[in-house]
Amino acid sequence: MAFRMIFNLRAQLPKYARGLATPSAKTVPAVLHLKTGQSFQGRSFGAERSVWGETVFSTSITSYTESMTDPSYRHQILVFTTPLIGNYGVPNNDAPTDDYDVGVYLESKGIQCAGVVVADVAERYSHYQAVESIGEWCKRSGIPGISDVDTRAITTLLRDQGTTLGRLAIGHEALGPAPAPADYWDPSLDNLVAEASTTEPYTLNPSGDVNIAVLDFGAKANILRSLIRRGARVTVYPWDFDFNSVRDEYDGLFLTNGPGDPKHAKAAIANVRTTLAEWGRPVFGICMGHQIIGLAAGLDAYRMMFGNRGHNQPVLALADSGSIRAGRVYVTSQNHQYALTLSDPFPEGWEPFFINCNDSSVEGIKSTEGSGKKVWGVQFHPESAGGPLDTIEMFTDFIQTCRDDKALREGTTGGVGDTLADVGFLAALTTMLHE
Ligand SMILES: NC(=O)CC[C@H](N)C(=O)O
Repeated sequence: MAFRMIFNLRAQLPKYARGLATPSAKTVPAVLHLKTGQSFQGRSFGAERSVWGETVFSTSITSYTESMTDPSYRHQILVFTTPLIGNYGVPNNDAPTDDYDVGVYLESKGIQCAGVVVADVAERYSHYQAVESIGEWCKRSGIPGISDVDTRAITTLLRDQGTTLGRLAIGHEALGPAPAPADYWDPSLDNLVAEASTTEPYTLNPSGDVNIAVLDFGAKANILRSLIRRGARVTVYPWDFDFNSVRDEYDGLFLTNGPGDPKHAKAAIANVRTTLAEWGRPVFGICMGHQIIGLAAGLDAYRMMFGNRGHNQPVLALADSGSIRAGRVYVTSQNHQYALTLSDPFPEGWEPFFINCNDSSVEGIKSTEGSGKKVWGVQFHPESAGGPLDTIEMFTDFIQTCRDDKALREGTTGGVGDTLADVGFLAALTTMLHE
């Protein structure tokens, strides 16, 4: 039998520190097993159910609610490096009506990650919008959580050996042996985009003055909100919908984030390749959307060792475009495991747009001035939620380009729309910081 290392944080702590994470009345055992042979013993705080998943870490300090509802975390066991999680609870995310409800505050209607790993879970919470604790939320959502584990040790392992398949074993299973390596389920072998995407098209903000089509690979709600806030009418299509059959009804195309390996989304890559070759209107993609644009443009993509997840990733702009200035560093929100390959030369008509300041991975691509196209893709999340708003104006740039482009086609003047009224002082602040 393979040698396994078992870590028990509570037993390792000096006696006086063991009361820091107050045990609940009923302590259910939990263990995080990694396929590489390490096991971390702790206690359960969510649903009493065991799950498989890719074990990944996020360095975000706040916004556990937004991260946990981000569909790009599907089938991932999410380790928070921030030691105390849950102290501001969870808000009521339900909209007053059911009409295309994408959630009021969070990134989708419910928890998307497979499980959660934290050092210390706050059982008591305090926030004026909170209606339940993270433990209660996980329980009623069927999502397991483990606390009282050394997340520093887990993160160090994941950083050194890369994203690792895991089993979060809860209750009775936690008392038994670890799974055999061959038993671990690898979600990256499946097309997760098909699982996360809408199955039926739907329209939001029907009275908007620019008509934007969205290909949904597992959209974060704040992407849709960010388009709508700028005055767009937004029609969301399933990931494999052939946009080319309706493209001339639209002023722009948006490609969303989404879970898993972009190369599985073959139908989307083929459709977008046709769009890029034959259609001259603006296209903007974020994260998975950016990867699909890159693959359609002829770039390759690879699986990173541990990816980038957190709200503090610095990227350097390599080109001027709209609100973005070459030579400036923007702090960004990220959640990805795959990246486009930096090829030299870039495919004809394309250029690198951003590069990651930590690991030099490709953070953005754009069509060149000379290509006659208006296409942008960014690996990071300008819509944040959570994270900094450094690049939020890229949405304004995109919508305004769609509006100007439409006006040019129709022979009218573009206008500025009544776009930023409700983005308010944060947009003004972002603009000011960029001046
Ligand atoms: N947030 C995303 O869209 C992630 C894209 C892709 N699933 C990756 O992990 O790289």
